[in-house]
This record gives sequence, C-alpha cells and structure tokens, in this order.
Amino acid sequence: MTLLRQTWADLATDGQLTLNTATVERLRGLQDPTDERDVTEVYLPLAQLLNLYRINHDQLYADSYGFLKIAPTRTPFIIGVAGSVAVGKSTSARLLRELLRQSAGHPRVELVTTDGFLYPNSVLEARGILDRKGFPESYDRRALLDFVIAVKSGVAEVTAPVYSHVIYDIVQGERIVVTRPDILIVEGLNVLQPAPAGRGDLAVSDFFDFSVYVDADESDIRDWYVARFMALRDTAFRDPTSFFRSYAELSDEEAVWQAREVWDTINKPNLVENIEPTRDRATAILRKGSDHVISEVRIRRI
Ligand SMILES: Nc1ncnc2c1ncn2[C@@H]1O[C@H](COP(=O)(O)OP(=O)(O)O)[C@@H](O)[C@H]1O
Ligand SMILES: CC(C)(COP(=O)(O)O)[C@@H](O)C(=O)NCCC(=O)O
Repeated sequence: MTLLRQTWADLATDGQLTLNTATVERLRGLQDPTDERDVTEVYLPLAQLLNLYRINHDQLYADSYGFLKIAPTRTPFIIGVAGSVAVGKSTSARLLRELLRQSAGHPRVELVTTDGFLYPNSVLEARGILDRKGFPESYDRRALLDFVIAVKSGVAEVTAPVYSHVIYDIVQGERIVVTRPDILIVEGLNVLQPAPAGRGDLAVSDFFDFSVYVDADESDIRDWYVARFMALRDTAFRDPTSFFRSYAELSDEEAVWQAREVWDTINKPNLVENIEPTRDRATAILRKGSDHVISEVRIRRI
C-alpha cells in the first residue's frame, strides 16, 4: 500500500519520541536536507511500526523456545537499509538508530555499514574489479553473512572491518565491535540481494526482520551525487590523506565531468542492474522527490 506523506505522518501516535535540530544536523549526511519535520512526519511513524514488528518478533521467539523446550536466548531484531549510492541511506539509518534507542525500554541499537565488507583494494585490483566497487562481487559476502549470523545467534562479541572513504580502502587493523545488541541495523547498497541462484546458500536479507529501501529517480540521485562530489571537492578531498586529493584541484566544469563519469560508469549501472531490482523485497520503501524530501511511503503487506 502506498501512503502519501501526510497520511503516513498522521499515523504517528507517540509525540514524545523526537530528535532536536542539533541531533538531526549531526546525523544527516553531507548535502542532505533532512530536518526535524522529516523526523516527526516520516521517521517517527516508521520507528513506531518497527517497534510493533519488534514486540511481535520477541514474543514469537520466546513462545517458540518455550514450545521447543530450549533455553531462551535473546535474539536481536535485524533491520536492513538499502538504496543507491548518494540516495541518503546513511541519514535514514542513523535517524532510525537514534529514534529506536529512545523508544520504550531503551534498546541497545548498533549500526553497521556494509562497506567494511568490501574487499581491500589490493584484492579488488588482483581480481581486476577495482572499478566495480559497490557491485555484489566487490564484497566478501561470506564474511558479511557470518557476521550477521553471529550477531543474530547471540555471540557475545562480534567484530566487523572498517572502510574509510578518505583512504578509499579498508582500514588495516581497525574493527568495530558489536556486543549483543537488541537491534542491529545493516545498511548498504546490496543488503536486499537474495543469495546467488543455484548455490543453496543464504544471504543477509534472509536474516532481516524488517527492511527499508530509500528510493528516488535515477536522474535525481545522479544530481545529488554530483552536488555532493562538488561539496567533497571543497572539504574531504582536501584532506592530505585523501585518496581523492587530486580532485580538490579540479575546476567546477572538470569536477562535474568527473562526478558524472563515476556515476555513469559505476554507480548508475550498479543501481540499475543490482540495487533497484531488490526494491520490492523491502518491508518499507521511502520514496523521495527531486527535492530530496520523502513524498510517500510504501509498505509491503505480504
Ligand atoms: N569520497 C567521499 N569522502 C568522504 N565521505 C564520503 C565520500 N563518499 C561518500 N561519503 C559519505 O559516506 C556516506 C555514505 O555514502 P553513500 O554510500 O553514497 O550512501 P548514502 O548517500 O545513501 O548515505 C555519506 O555520509 C557520504 O557523505
Ligand atoms: C563505499 C560504497 C561502495 C558504499 O558501500 P556500502 O556501505 O553501501 O556497502 C560507495 O559509497 C562507493 O564509494 N562506491 C564507489 C564508487 C564511487 O566512488 O562513487
């Protein structure tokens, strides 16, 4: 079912849960105009719906363990957040993390981005796929799956590798540690992908209890990608350790050309071939207009 933004906003019943301007500004990504109104009108009802799913999930596990006569263990609720490069997934995932943390019982919520599971540049280079970063084959899917299974099974301490956009590679020796959260959010381009056909294997999406796809027209996302590239040229690309230092010297015209080139040869094909086809697998689709603002929400009913 598709709900226009106002109809969706009217579903919210918990006016207590909110985030202040400073928090929203801290959590939103570069060039992302998401504001407090979006939190109240879009993310608050979403967090409430998520909490309904979570309460039922916890009850189902408790009842099943009782039926099977096995010791009850706390099973974390897993949320996937998917969508194109530059669509604003990170903002959505961070806002949900914050809202869920504030909800009843103050659950422990962890957020992991799948870029940590990209193969290091040395491996991508050896396989001749350095220009396919973000495509399914550029990830160590087995390691990502093992990570999610370990968290879902309640392993006390699970670690994940860390990716840096600044050095454009996996950070050697750095890991993030996840210690038995109540909720795990897994955010990334390809998290809704099913397991490769014919292998009888599993995919991380098999472990999601709820999933969100952030959606917009490709031409709009391309414009946001280019605008963000221009903003990065004046900020992050100036960092002496940035892999993209040379981009900081590009003229406006050259920077637009370069950003479009990356979009047209990498991010658009990945969106069209791999990411967009997974959209209808999501429990909720947040649909953005050309102004980057969420205009409607689609909820999968089956
Ligand atoms: N080259 C870069 N340097 C620094 N930060 C970057 C760079 N590219 C992307 N980012 C940041 O990384 C985060 C994830 O970006 P992306 O994968 O495009 O997803 P989304 O825009 O959907 O959140 C964003 O917060 C973005 O601002
Ligand atoms: C790091 C990414 C693959 C996103 O990873 P994710 O966390 O979504 O798995 C992407 O932001 C990226 O940098 N792609 C490479 C092409 C580009 O520079 O836009």
